[in-house]
Amino acid sequence: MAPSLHPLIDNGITPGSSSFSGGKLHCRCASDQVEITLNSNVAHNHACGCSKCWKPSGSLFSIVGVVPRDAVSVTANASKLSLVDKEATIQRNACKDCGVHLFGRIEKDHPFKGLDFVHVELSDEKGWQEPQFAGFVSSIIEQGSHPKEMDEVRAKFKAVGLQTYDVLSPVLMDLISTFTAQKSGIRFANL
Ligand SMILES: N[C@@H](CCC(=O)N[C@@H](CSCO)C(=O)NCC(=O)O)C(=O)O
Ligand SMILES: [Zn+2]
Ligand SMILES: [Zn+2]
Repeated sequence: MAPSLHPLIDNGITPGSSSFSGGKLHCRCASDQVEITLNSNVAHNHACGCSKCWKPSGSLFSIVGVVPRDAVSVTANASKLSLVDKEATIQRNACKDCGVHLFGRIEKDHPFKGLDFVHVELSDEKGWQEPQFAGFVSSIIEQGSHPKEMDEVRAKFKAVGLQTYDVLSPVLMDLISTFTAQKSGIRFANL
């Protein structure tokens, strides 16, 4: 059987709602779940093939989007959270018991500082922004996917209407490069 990209992708994408304004995420513990309340929908939601983002078991990709960090609060069982890798740019807070990542925060100087990375499949609510693209696609090879399977993987994304990139989408890459240019002293008029 062909491997699953992700349950939110495999059978086609369900569009989100532009009027949806947030909800709760829960970890996958049977009891005493960590609960995160988001007062915002996500943006730039995407499939990510990198090795660091949390994926459901059996899936090749994560689905991850961003929300302003001010819109994120831990509303139950915060004591179960622990940092996966304190050296990483994105400080991913995972449940110590079930391993699910609840939110990833950037504390260092970075173009995405101020945004937290979250997985909307941890919510029971409907209306979250649907995935917009697939990023870090070639990175799945680093985790054992065969290089010869990549055409099939990219074709599957295409079949559900998603563009694939091996880093991030052009919009996000332009934001990163604009930040880097400004740090080096370049000033743009009319941004
Ligand atoms: N090939 C590497 C890529 C890892 C990577 O750079 N991941 C990105 C995307 S995460 C969500 O879009 C990133 O920004 N990482 C920063 C971090 O994880 O702290 C791999 O697969 O590991
Ligand atoms: Zn848990
Ligand atoms: Zn990732």
